Amino acid sequence: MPYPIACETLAVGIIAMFLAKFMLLGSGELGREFAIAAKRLGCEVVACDRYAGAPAMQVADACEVFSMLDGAALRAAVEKHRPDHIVPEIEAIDTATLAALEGESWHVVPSARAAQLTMNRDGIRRFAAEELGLKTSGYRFAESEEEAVEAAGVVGLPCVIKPVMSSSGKGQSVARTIDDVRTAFHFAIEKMRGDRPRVIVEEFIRFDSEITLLTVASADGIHFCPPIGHRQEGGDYRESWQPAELAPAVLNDAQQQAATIVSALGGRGLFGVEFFIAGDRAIFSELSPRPHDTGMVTLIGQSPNEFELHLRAILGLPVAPILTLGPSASAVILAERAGRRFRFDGVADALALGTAETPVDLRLFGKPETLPGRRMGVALARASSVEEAVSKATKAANAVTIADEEE
Ligand SMILES: Nc1ncnc2c1ncn2[C@@H]1O[C@H](COP(=O)(O)OP(=O)(O)OP(=O)(O)O)[C@@H](O)[C@H]1O
Ligand SMILES: NCC(=O)N[C@@H]1O[C@H](COP(=O)([O-])[O-])[C@@H](O)[C@H]1O
Ligand SMILES: [Mg+2]
Repeated sequence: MPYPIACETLAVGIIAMFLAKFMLLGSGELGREFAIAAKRLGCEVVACDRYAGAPAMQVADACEVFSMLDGAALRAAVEKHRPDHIVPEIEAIDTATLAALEGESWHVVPSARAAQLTMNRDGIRRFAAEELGLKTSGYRFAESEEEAVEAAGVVGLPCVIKPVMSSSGKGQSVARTIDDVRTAFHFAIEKMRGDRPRVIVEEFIRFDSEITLLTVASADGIHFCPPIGHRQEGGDYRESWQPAELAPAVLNDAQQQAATIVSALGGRGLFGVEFFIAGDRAIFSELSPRPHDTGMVTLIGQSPNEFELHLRAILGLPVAPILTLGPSASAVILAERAGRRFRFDGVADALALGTAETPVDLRLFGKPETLPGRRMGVALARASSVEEAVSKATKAANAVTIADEEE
């Protein structure tokens, strides 16, 4: 419902009419695109993150800086801004506070339970495999080096070891020997987010490809976007493309599994459901109850894009038809070193790769600091085939370099 609100960022005395007020918990590149979509539909956005100047804060109406794991600060921000919708944007959030807020009738997207289950790999994996019977890799959990060795004995070598609380591949490694398992356990604990020293030890899947199936739970039921293929290095994505080529029976299987888990989690919004494709099997890996990084390809390949779909689903607005604009790809632009004074070179060269038939675009996220391997931007391309789109996007991403600025 529209309502009048005096906005601090507008001139004194002006009353704006907002469609709804969102609070983003996490304000990175994904939150920034969501905030842009929300602003385009006349919504108000409060962006929260652990550091000032985060990407979504630059396009929001207001911002708050605190750790999303600080429950008291989270509650204070909610009570101060009184959002209609609280939208988790990262995994590591004090979900006990989210659950308490939901109990007091605040709306958490898609639900506090979905945020709680997906924040920890043990939560979502046990829910998917043990409660819903989805196909997953073999797995065990471990809280000590010895337990990790024992777990590897059960799931077999090689295995993949990840902190239960982490994302974008942080703390993740593949162990090929028992010595590796010991090293991988300590690496995972060192890099984990949150305060639970626990890892998942997963059977290594020799997959043919992997996909993200963007699945929208909307007022009129479940909708699927064309599957997105992606390539990962060190647990973090490098290129994604849409549509991924899949046998109809495998796509249908993945869609059934995605519909099962999204319906069981409940709530409205867009989910990124990840699968490994091995032969004719779609093996469930994990799920984000929010837009997915590999889904940034929809910024050029699809309308509405994944951020607009999340927004529309939350607001109970129509999400279909979902138009596909042509074979598309995204490729990431990563920083090499840590720094606070830097500039992007080669932007003109990257954009010059675009033609009328094969448009090329960039998103530079505006993160205030570089770190080794930190994603600072993404190149987008559309072409007559996904191969050509990936090649164009990769060339555009490589054309952009991050140079140190003189002090
Ligand atoms: N059991 C496995 N077998 C083979 N490869 C795996 C396995 N688990 C993970 N990987 C590889 O590592 C990538 C990242 O794993 P996963 O999605 O679990 O990590 P993440 O930290 O949650 O990443 P993100 O937050 O980007 O989704 C996968 O996309 C896949 O390429
Ligand atoms: N796979 C999850 C993912 O892509 N999350 C995105 O990365 C940001 C954190 O970036 P940072 O670590 O560079 O601050 C998050 O805020 C979100 O937008
Ligand atoms: Mg993943």
